[in-house]
Amino acid sequence: VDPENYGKDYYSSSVLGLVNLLELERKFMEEFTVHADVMQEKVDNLQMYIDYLDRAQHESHKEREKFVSNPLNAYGLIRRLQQDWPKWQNYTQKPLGTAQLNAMEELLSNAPDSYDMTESLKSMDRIEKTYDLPASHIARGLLQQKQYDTQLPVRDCLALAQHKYETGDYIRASMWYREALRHEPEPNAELINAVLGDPREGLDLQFARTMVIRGLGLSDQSMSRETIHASASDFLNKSSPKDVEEFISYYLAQSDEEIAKEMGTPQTPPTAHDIGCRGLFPKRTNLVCRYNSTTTPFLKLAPLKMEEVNHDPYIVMYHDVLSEREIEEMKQLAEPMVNGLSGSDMANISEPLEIVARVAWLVDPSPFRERLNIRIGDMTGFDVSDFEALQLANFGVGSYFKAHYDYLTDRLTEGSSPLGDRTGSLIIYASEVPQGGATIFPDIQVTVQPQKGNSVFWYNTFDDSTPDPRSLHGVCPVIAGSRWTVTKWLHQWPQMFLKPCSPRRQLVERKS
Ligand SMILES: O=C(O)CCC(=O)C(=O)O
Ligand SMILES: [Fe+2]
Repeated sequence: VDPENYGKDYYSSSVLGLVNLLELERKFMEEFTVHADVMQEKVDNLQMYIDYLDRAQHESHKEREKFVSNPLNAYGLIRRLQQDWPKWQNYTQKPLGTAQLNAMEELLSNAPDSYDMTESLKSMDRIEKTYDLPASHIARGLLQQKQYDTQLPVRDCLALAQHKYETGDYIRASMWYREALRHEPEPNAELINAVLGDPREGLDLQFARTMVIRGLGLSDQSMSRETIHASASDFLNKSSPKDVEEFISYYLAQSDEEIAKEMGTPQTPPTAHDIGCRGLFPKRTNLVCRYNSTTTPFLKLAPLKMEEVNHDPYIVMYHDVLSEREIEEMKQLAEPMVNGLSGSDMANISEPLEIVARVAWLVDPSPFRERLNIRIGDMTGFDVSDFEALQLANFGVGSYFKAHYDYLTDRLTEGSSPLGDRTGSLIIYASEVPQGGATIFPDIQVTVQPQKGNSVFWYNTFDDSTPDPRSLHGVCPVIAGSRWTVTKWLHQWPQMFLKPCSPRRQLVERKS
C-alpha cells in the first residue's frame, strides 16, 4: 500500500466495511429501480398515445390520396404536426429521473476503488492458495468441506483468471479461465453484454494461450516471461484454428489432477504457515485443562477455565472470559474504526505495510474496559494499570496478518515504548470464525482456532526478558466469518516486581 492510502477508508479489510458496502449497493439499486420505473412510466405513456391515435397504415399511394382528400383528415393532419407532435417530441426528450441519476452518481463516488478491488482479488487468492482450494470448488461454492448455496458467475471467474494471469500465476489462471468457459451464457446475455461486454469473447483463445504458457513455463523454468509469451504467440499463430479448437476441448475435458500429471506441478511446496492454517500440525497429547484459581486472589472465588496450548514457550487458552453482552457493549464503544496495518510494530519496517483489518482503541475509561482489564490481570498475572487501552479489531474475509513478532526489542529506544517491551500478548476472540482465521505460531507448530469468548495468552520474551523468536505468530486468512478480537499487549516495566527477570530456562523441552 502506498502510505498515503493508510488513512483512507477501505471496504475489503473488514466485515464492518463490507456491511457498509452492501448498504451502498442497496441504495444504488433503490435509485436504479426508481429510475427504471420512471422510464417505464414514460414508455407506457408514449404507448398509450400511440394506441389512442390508432393511425391507419395507408399501404398504397392511392389510399393515402384518398385519406387526405377528406377535409377533416387534411385539417387534422396539419394541426397535429404543427401543434401536438412537437410537444410529444419535447416530452420524449425531456431529461428523466435526473434526481436518481444524480443520486446514483453520488453513491458511486463511494464505490470501491481499484485498491479495494485488487485487495479483494488478493484475498480470494490467499484463501485459494493457503487452503489449497481448487478453482472448480470455489466457483461452485464449495469451500473446504462446506457447501455454500452461492456460485461465482462467469464475470467473477473471469476477473480472477485475469488477475492470476497478470500476476504470472498461469496454473491458477488456466483453472479460472476454464471455470469461466464452463459457464452457460447468462440469461439475456445479449442485452447484458451490450452494456458489460461479452465475457466469452476471446475466452477460449485466452485459455489456450494460458495453457501453452503454463506448459512452457513448467517445462523450462529458465525461460523469461517475455520469451515464454513470445513462444506462446508463435505457437498459436502457427497452429490451424482446428488444432487450437481441439487443444482447447482436450484440456477442457481433463481434470486438474490429469493436467497436473501431464504438465507437472510447480516447485512451491506449502509453507509451515499454510500447513498450520490447514490444521495439519501434529496433534498435541501432553496438554491438560484445569481451573486456574491462583493467579490472583479473586480467582479463588471465580476460577477461570484454563487450557494449556503449549508448554515452552508457554501458551495458554482461557475459556469464557467475555460474555455475549459484553461483546455487544464493546462493539458500541468501537466507533470509529481505522485501518489496522500489518506489522506496524515489527522490527522490519522496510516493506510497505498492508491494511489487514479495521481497528479501534478503547482509550476512554468505561466500566466495561475496567472490568476487562481486571479480568486480564486475573488471567495473566500482569499489572495493566499503567496501560489501560484495549485494541479492538475486525477482519474482512480473506484478511490475514503476516507472521510477525510482537516484541519491540530491535527498535526499542528510550521513549519509543516507555513501558518497555511487550513481554506477553493476549488475544480475546469476540466472535466465532466458522472457517479460517486461526492464530498461528508456525515455528512451534501451534494453531489456535478462535472461539467466541475465549482468549489466548503467550509470552514473547524469555524469562531473562530477551526476545523469544519462537513467539513468531500470525493470523490465517479468514475464509468465512466476521473475526472480532480484543488485543492487549503486556508490557515489561510494570511487571518488574510481579515477574522479575530470571535466568533463561533451557530450551531442551522443545525438541522432544
Ligand atoms: O488476532 C490475532 O490472532 C493476532 C493479532 C496479532 O498478532 C497482533 O495484533 O499483533
Ligand atoms: Fe501479534
